[in-house]
Amino acid sequence: MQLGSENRDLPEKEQSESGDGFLQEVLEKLRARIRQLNSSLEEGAREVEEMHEYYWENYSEMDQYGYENFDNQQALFQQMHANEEQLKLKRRFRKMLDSPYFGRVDFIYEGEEEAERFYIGIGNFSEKTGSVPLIFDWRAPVSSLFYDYDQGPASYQAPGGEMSGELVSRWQYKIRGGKLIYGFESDLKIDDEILMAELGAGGEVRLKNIVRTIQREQNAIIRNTKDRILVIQGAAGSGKTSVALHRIAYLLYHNRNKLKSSNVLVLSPNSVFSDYISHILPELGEENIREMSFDLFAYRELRGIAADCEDRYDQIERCLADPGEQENCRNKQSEDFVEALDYYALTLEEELVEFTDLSVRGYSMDSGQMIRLFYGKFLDIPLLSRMEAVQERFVDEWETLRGSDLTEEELAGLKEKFAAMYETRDVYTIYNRFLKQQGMDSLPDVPAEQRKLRYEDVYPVLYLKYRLFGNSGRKEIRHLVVDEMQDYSFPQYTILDKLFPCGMTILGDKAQTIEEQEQDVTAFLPGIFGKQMRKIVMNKSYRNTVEIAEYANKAAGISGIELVERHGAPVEEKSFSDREEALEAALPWLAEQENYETAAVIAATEEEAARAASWLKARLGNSGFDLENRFSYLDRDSTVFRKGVTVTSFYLAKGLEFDRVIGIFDSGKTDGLYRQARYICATRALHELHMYEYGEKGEEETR
Ligand SMILES: Nc1ncnc2c1ncn2[C@@H]1O[C@H](COP(=O)(O)OP(=O)(O)OP(=O)(O)O)[C@@H](O)[C@H]1O
Repeated sequence: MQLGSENRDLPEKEQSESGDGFLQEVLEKLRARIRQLNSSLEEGAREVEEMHEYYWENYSEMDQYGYENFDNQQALFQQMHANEEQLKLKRRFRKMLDSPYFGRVDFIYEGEEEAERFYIGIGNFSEKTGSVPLIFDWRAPVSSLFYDYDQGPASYQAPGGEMSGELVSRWQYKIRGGKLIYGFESDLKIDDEILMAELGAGGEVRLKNIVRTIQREQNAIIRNTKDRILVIQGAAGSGKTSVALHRIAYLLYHNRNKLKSSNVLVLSPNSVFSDYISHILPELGEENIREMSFDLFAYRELRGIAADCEDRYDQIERCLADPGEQENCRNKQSEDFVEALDYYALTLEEELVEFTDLSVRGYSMDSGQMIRLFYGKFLDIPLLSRMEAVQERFVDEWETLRGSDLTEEELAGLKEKFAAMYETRDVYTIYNRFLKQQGMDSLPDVPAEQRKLRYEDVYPVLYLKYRLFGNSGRKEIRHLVVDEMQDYSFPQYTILDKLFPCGMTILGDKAQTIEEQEQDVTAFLPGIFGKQMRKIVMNKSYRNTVEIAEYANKAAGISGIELVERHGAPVEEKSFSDREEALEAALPWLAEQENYETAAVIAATEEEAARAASWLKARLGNSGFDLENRFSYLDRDSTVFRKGVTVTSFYLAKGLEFDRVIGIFDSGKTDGLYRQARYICATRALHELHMYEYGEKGEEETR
């Protein structure tokens, strides 16, 4: 069977039952709905214009209390909202004109005799609002039959309970430009071929949506609403990011009233990655969710404690240059370190405060009273915010007794006196004392404007700040997505737990840790999140050809990964005497642009990537390569992912994928972190991988 073939090549039965008649009917009805929407949008725009006109003509005569003005504004907002909703609907229907559905299930409900047909597409479509859908959204309850069952007994969870019956047949369609390319009654073999065709297809630059071929184990994650915190440990290329985004689309669809896209936040590793995934939710008919770099958030929160913080990427570069650095970094991210910090914070309860009697215009509070409040009634308030509560109590009592308010100056003076009962409120100083107590190197004792925190100190200091001052939490966020979970540390998760008391999808791969030792965060996450967390392992890898996946797993000593039987060229491994020679060998692979949509040259460090980029740019430029549109050097400040050639370091290539990858590494550098670099580089390749080494082999290799 040729999946890419035109309709005329299909076997007779499949063509006749492929729904072509239905397709024409749906297309006609879609066009009619779009026409209706167009006229109601025009009407809506006219209404808004008239409301504006009415306002400007009459606003001087509106009632003095503003009621009429308020009513007008409300009506205007409602109309604008209605217009916006219709516009969204129109966009969806236009998209559906291209490909209205991709699947179908014929299902006999228990107790019935005739099968009902359900066509499944990117969104719901019915002839009129409120009438039975002709096409069901892939997220609708009945659509789960398509992903979860083959012919035979089947059931799905409807809002009113479980619906059981028999799945009589299941169909897969490919429709493009409103034309049926194929329609097959599917079975496991056909499903596999369709998946293979999807995986083997080129032409996509950024991450694809996978609605047509969501696999059973992926569907279980996407549709999981039971567990508050879902942690997915998935092999490289197992579809973690894809699944997380489809899960968000699913949650948005099913909790329309409670969850808006603005309530969902993704912690993303960098701006290029955000760009790389940014089209998926709009493609699935949802608005884009918010994204944030945890590091930028932390740096903002630490303003006032330190003027600057080291970038995560500088820390990686430091560890690449000196592997010994990793030990120190790791210690400060450990559970033991946070426990010690917690214990230290407890000892501060006694050490940091000295109470003195206070009086203002004849009213006084003695230290005994303060101590009772401080260590009694207000004990739950974090230490460095607690004195404010005592102060407020003082002010309340004073004002109640006197029946008047304290003056601004008196309040300011009082605030100063209460604050002075702390020996210090400077978190940097307190953290430094802690480091000394632990026998660790302390931070430079300099004023706030000259302080720069090393990356490994950023989150312990932020943790200490929240421990001592408290934090207000991010209540507006109702679902948090953490991608590349292995790159977040124990203190970071402890902070996330405090900031986001909401649902979470946490995903990553311990094998892709940017450290010489792999970090399995799932070992400590249950200790932080408790019983509401569920861990799921995804061991099937979809991205790479068998040749590439086997090469990468062997080099990294990884076993037990299930692969999709998709084959390609063998991995090309070569050694060169120097970097230029290796780059020279890479040139022809980059020059033949017709054979790839995206290609990457990946190095270990930022400096190596920058040097490779300028060398390649000069050489490709000389041969007439379209540098402006098809060549990018990605560094930490880059914001967009583009087609063509990308040159970058392994840690910025994380999460991305390319048709063709050329890894260029110094053969003398083979320790832990460099091994990780090679693994991450190799697993970025979809179809073709070239691993080039240059220079003398390192001592351990030549011995
Ligand atoms: N069910 C599926 N159908 C089609 N393609 C899929 C499916 N699942 C995953 N893929 C493809 O596999 C590739 C890897 O997916 P994705 O980037 O989501 O994986 P990942 O686990 O986040 O990878 P990594 O951790 O290595 O960055 C993508 O090209 C994606 O489209």
